[in-house]
Amino acid sequence: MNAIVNVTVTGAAGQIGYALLFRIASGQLLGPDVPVRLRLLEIPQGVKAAEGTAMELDDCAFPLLAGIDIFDNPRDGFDGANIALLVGARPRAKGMERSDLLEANGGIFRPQGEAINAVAADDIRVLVVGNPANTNALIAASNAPDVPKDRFSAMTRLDHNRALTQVAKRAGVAVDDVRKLTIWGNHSATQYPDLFHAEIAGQSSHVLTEDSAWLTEEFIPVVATRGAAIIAARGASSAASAANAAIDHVYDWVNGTREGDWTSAGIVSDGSYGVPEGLVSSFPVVSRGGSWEIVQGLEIGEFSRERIDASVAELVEERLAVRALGLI
Ligand SMILES: NC(=O)C1=CN([C@@H]2O[C@H](COP(=O)(O)OP(=O)(O)OC[C@H]3O[C@@H](n4cnc5c(N)ncnc54)[C@H](O)[C@@H]3O)[C@@H](O)[C@H]2O)C=CC1
Ligand SMILES: O=C([O-])CC(=O)C(=O)O
Repeated sequence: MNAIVNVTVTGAAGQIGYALLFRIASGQLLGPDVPVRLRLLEIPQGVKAAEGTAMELDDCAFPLLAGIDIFDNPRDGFDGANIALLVGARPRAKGMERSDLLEANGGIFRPQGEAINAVAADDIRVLVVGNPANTNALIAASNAPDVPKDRFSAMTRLDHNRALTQVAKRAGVAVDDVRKLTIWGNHSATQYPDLFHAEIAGQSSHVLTEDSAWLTEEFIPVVATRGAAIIAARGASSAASAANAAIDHVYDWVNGTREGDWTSAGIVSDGSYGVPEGLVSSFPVVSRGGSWEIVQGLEIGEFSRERIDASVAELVEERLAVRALGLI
């Protein structure tokens, strides 16, 4: 049996938390032979509901679940954490953009970054889900100076998965036949889902990229505004699909992405593709040996360049805003 991995989940009593915890405990986050100990972090008002979820987790008798502890402060919650899923934050309501949450949520990620810096395990890997995810990841990373920057990531896997399905439906192929698609930039309405390097059942995607009406009026806006469409339909923001994307993200990070493909993740930019160093932006990435690497050498045409630049400009604005708030 492998060593037990400590997984801290913040916002454990929330919607995403409820969809996520059972999948982690059943082995889907790290693999079927990796035991996990859950550390649930909530605000004091959320602790009772988290206790209820913990009772249900117990009642599943998951063989891989080595224990559950519940905390209401980050110093205890992140103590010894190997993996941290930062989900706990306010979701947006109808009519809001995710950046409208910056003031309400940004303040959560500074003390959490500080606590991760102080008490997490040396191999800590952090995925930020709470919105606005990219800039919250920037805040957490900036407040954890002793943790290598490449251990922080923001979730754009949900956007990536949404794009896979839109392409598969349009092309009439299975989702698994769509490869090398990229989400660039911010997890916001400015994100750019890029099909120019995608492969569909081993073929180039030019049939789709040449259909400019579908590309610009349907595919890109449908993917980029899917979160709002779900809020409009469900009356609450996506939860099970978000939890699923978090599972996919961490599983690939730890176990490696499949050969001949890549995925998308928000990571701290090293300046690749003209994205200013230090911003947390979504890139095409592979994971090797437990680290994300940006896929290099892709040709970026004018159509893509404009859209990447627009989303990155929004990230620059968000960075300025959190600087002004004193969060970084
Ligand atoms: N990156 C992505 O693709 C997605 C991100 N999200 C974001 O995920 C976040 C959570 O969404 P839901 O679970 O639907 O919200 P929710 O409101 O159902 O749950 C949030 C939970 O976080 C807890 N919480 C608040 N502050 C906390 C803190 N400082 N420490 C620990 N826990 C804290 C709350 O008590 C609550 O239980 C939202 O910001 C939402 O916008 C949602 C879907 C996709
Ligand atoms: O749209 C929202 O506010 C929730 C979210 O991030 C998503 O579903 O992508």
